Amino acid sequence: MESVEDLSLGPCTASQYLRPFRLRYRQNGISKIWDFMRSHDSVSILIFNTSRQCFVVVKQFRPAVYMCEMERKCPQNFERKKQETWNPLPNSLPASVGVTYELCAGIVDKPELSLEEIACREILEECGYEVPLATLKRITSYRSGVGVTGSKQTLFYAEVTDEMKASEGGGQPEEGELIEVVEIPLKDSMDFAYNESFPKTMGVIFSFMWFQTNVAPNLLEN
Ligand SMILES: Nc1nc(=O)c2ncn([C@@H]3O[C@H](COP(=O)(O)OP(=O)(O)O[C@H]4O[C@H](CO)[C@@H](O)[C@H](O)[C@H]4O)[C@@H](O)[C@H]3O)c2[nH]1
Ligand SMILES: [Mg+2]
Repeated sequence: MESVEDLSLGPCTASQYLRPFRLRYRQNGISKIWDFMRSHDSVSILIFNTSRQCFVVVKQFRPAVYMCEMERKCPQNFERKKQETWNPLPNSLPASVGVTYELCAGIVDKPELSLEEIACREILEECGYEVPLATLKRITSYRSGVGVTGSKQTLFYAEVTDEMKASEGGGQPEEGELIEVVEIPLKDSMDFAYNESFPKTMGVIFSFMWFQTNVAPNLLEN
């Protein structure tokens, strides 16, 4: 999983996933401009396996995270004069600097499906569990990337057991997804959440804390 080669950087003015725009407006009499991107809304799911008392999260290579590290270590690769065409990049950083721990998640790109249906499909595709639609619990929704995309992410909670495991998960290879399923034992989860040596999304940290307040007290009573 963690081998990334033949990197090259090219321009992207718009794509199926990102459309950049500039908005001109007047706020309280002051003229302003703001650059932003339109992208898909998304769902993410906190998965807790009650048989194993662990959270089920995913780990994957994120080009955007990798390229943040690339710019920090080798800023010359982002020089503007080179941006008009494809430019080879040195293999100077290990792929591991772009790998993050995340909740199982997916973009909302099928208008005919409900958020819950999309969430259940993502759980099966990425983590291999067959979760009944009605057992999914909506936690809340929030805006991610308010400066750049402002897209809405809706967070769900799913309890699973080993019996619900239907496949290995790992994402859809035909879409280029390469996902590692990782189990975080409940007892280690708060240390994991705050350990900065495991790069992760805010969704992981927030949802683990939500679990401590809303689910863990009920588990202890059993
Ligand atoms: N972004 C992109 N660029 C491409 O060039 C590009 N080329 C192909 N794709 C395809 O888009 C699909 C994206 O996969 P998911 O639907 O599982 O969505 P996630 O990537 O998991 O993203 C979610 O979860 C993240 C973590 O919580 C959040 O940050 C996001 O907001 C949230 O949407 C895959 O089939 C991938 O092959 C691209 N996707
Ligand atoms: Mg995903």
